[in-house]
Amino acid sequence: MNQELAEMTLREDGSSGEPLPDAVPVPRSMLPHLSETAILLDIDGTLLDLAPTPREVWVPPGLAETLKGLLMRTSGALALVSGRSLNDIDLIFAPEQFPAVGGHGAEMRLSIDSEAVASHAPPMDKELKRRLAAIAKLSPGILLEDKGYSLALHYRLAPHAEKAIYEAVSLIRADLPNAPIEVLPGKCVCEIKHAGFNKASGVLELMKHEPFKGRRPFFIGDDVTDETVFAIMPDLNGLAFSVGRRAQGVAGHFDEPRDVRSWLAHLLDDEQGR
Ligand SMILES: O=P(O)(O)OC[C@H]1O[C@H](O[C@H]2O[C@H](CO)[C@@H](O)[C@H](O)[C@H]2O)[C@H](O)[C@@H](O)[C@@H]1O
Repeated sequence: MNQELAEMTLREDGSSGEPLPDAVPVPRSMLPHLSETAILLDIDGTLLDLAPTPREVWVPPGLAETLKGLLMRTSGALALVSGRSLNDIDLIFAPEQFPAVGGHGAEMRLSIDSEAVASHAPPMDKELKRRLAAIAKLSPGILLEDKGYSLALHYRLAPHAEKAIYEAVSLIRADLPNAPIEVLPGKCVCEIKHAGFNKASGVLELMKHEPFKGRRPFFIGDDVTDETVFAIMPDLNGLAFSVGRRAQGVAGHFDEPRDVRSWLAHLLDDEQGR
């Protein structure tokens, strides 16, 4: 077990009687550390249950309030870290807004009342985008998500098309070997984005600024794209937790997004009960 994590009490603090996932610090043991902690949370598959399409995700009652409460208790050091654009994140959580790293590190907002302070995302070349977008015509059910600086081809409704999508993307890349792009495999999605940033670069940037600066990050994520953040946690003296599977390099894992939500609610309850 991670030595740092071992310093926190593991499993069962007994306050609610609910079992907690293995190897996740019990909320009460984090209380003394909240003023030194930055809570960083992935969205899809971590905070929210996966849905058939990106538009169908649903924020369960109480979650936005929990996040707002923890944002307050950490003096603003809570941020969403997502592949979604900031606009999309705001639509999902409307009317609430949260500090966030969006678009896999392309965009960042440090506080709820500030504008995005960094955009490392040049718009994707139009011709390239047109060619990538045409891949959606390979099969009914492939959904195109255009984030401006990246393009996602979703095949959750057309799982048989996965191989054809990746092959078509490879052909386009072979045609353009010098294009500064990378392919991100996500959950039933193939995303093509500019190669100059990722979630880890976004988090490193975020952690340079107040109120995040100098705090110990506590990151929860579920996807392949979150692995870049898992990997930098030791450099930031942070802790990473995965969802659904025990990813490499994490200190523990949650089984499902609802366990993450209940853990966060628990953390806030305990803090308020102090
Ligand atoms: O970094 P995240 O916050 O986890 O965002 C990753 C991608 O999430 C969205 O797609 C995924 O969630 C959809 C809704 O559950 C699901 O239908 C899809 O299959 C998943 O890939 C979002 O649409 C992407 O832009 C994000 O990159």
